[in-house]
Amino acid sequence: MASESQQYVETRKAYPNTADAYQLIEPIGQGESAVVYRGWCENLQEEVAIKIVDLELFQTSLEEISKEIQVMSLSLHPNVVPYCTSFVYGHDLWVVMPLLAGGDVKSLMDCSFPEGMDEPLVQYILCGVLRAVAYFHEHGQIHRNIKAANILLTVDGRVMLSDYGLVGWMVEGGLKRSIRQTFVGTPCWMAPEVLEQTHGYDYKADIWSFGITALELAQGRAPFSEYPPMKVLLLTLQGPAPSLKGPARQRFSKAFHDLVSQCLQKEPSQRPSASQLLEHKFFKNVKKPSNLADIIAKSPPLGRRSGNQRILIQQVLSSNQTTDSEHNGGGEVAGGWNFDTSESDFKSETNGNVQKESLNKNEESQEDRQASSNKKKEEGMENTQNSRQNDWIEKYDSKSYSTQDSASHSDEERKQQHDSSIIASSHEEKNTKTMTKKGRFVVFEVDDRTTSGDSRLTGNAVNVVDTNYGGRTTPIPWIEEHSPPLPLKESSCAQPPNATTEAPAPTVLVREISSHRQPNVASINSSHSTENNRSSVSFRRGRFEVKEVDSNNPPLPCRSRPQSPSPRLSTVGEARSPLMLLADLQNQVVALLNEIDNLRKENSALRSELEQRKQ
Ligand SMILES: Nc1ncnc2c1ncn2[C@@H]1O[C@H](COP(=O)(O)OP(=O)(O)OP(=O)(O)O)[C@@H](O)[C@H]1O
Repeated sequence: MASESQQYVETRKAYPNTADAYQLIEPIGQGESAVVYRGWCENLQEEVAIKIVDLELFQTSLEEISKEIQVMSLSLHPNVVPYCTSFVYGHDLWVVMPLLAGGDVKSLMDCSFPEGMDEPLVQYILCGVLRAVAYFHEHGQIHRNIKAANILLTVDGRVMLSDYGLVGWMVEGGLKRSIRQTFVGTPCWMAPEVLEQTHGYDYKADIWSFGITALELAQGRAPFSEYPPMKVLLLTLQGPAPSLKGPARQRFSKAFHDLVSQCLQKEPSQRPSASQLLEHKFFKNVKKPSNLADIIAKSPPLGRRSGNQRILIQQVLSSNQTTDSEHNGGGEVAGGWNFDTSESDFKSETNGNVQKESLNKNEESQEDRQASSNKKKEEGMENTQNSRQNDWIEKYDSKSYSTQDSASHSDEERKQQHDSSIIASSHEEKNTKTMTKKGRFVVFEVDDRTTSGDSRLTGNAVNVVDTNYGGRTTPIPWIEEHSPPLPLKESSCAQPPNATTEAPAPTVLVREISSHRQPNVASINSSHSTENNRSSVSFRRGRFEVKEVDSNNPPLPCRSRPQSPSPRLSTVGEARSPLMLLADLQNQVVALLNEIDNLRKENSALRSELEQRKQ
């Protein structure tokens, strides 16, 4: 294994880190925060995958992105998707990776194994995933997003784990953190302790997600995936651990059932570690199925797998929201979200005419972006893409605003998905003042005087309900809008072991930029790129430009970011009703709003200092 990793290091090439060095060919994947394109690197004459995260549209925090890049650039393992380079272009982050032409296991399963895979294939895929998980854990990381959609295959069937977006560092400042207390993950795959948030969680949360992924591969879908998020939460916390149901139960060996039940123990400490699981009898005599390459070859090409049809819907709606908020001017509040129901996207998304309008807007902005991001792109390719976009739009009725893979779900399920927001809405009905929809999140503005929140807060609380039960739960996507980026240095994971506090925050300049958009190309971190600039890193983030300052320049006072507030939850072991869980969530929201306030104050202080310096 070591020699294979070595081989990866040696074969790494110098990938260019400017957008015009790449052609975007077609979208091949959609995650919660990004669209992934098949791309062409002119210099290296090589196909690549380019993950494009619209930093404004998806409200992804710079901190999260920095972590992803950091983990990707340091991860070298035959079962972990390697990283080529990354850079910021305009308000997009581009992450360049090798193209894994076998695609993700979820879309392969949807096309070729809707009722689940057979045991030898499941065994082979899980073994590759487990090796990657063991590698992450050995290096002090929790993946936190293990699921079939994040397992990729090469064209000849090698298994690779991707999506480091949620990888959490267990080692910070050189010290191993024993537990984490962040609410991230994908509901169906999330361990009870992650959902509960009372004691935090550790590596064992990945073992739970791994067990759920085993069931997903065996039966074609994750347990509880047919339910809305709140029900998934309750079933996971209060129901028995999931197991293989229906006809799939008979198809699998005792060893498989034993593996799953070991992984899905509610008490995390009773779950085996990844390296212990590799010794499990289920993984004796693992072989790559001889027909795997054939199965991959016969499945639809990446751009045409069912899951990718949802990409345009997401783009159209998000574009509509951005355009609206730009035009609304003063209507922006709380990190750029529009809470004005009269102009609500939620409303407009249920209106077919407006949706068509949004398509036009999207086409314009797409064209603008394409034209500026890649001048070499051929006209024909763009037209093909636009006409494909039209085809896709026509396949969806006006209610299909969710990013859920509609092709793989029945009408009834889609209705249930839509209902999930209604269920959530009825829970909140008394307190709700306004609601709007952002992507697949329904946002309720709640009168905090009627909640159990912090009474010192005079503003309104915000609750966010994820309408996509297959998706990651991100309670407050804009929370880190004003956070400084992580220090993007490889050395950040090699702090002296006696460092007891968080690594000092980098010196940053934050400035508000005019609405006139200048493309701002900056390498975020590309340890293997040709135009690397380590001393100074700058980002565009909404209205702000964040710049890490060269140490030779006179530094502004370095302000460490306030610690995230600990979740304030009810007593351990207490039976919690849905309303109590909602109250818990609202408490967290209040705490997070306080943090936003602090960050805002910090920002304006920094800006005025900057102004003073300029004068
Ligand atoms: N290197 C690659 N080669 C081929 N396809 C890829 C590659 N990387 C990603 N994809 C496709 O894009 C999809 C989304 O990618 P990814 O999971 O990285 O996005 P994300 O926004 O981080 O997702 P998530 O919702 O899991 O956080 C994958 O499920 C896969 O289909």
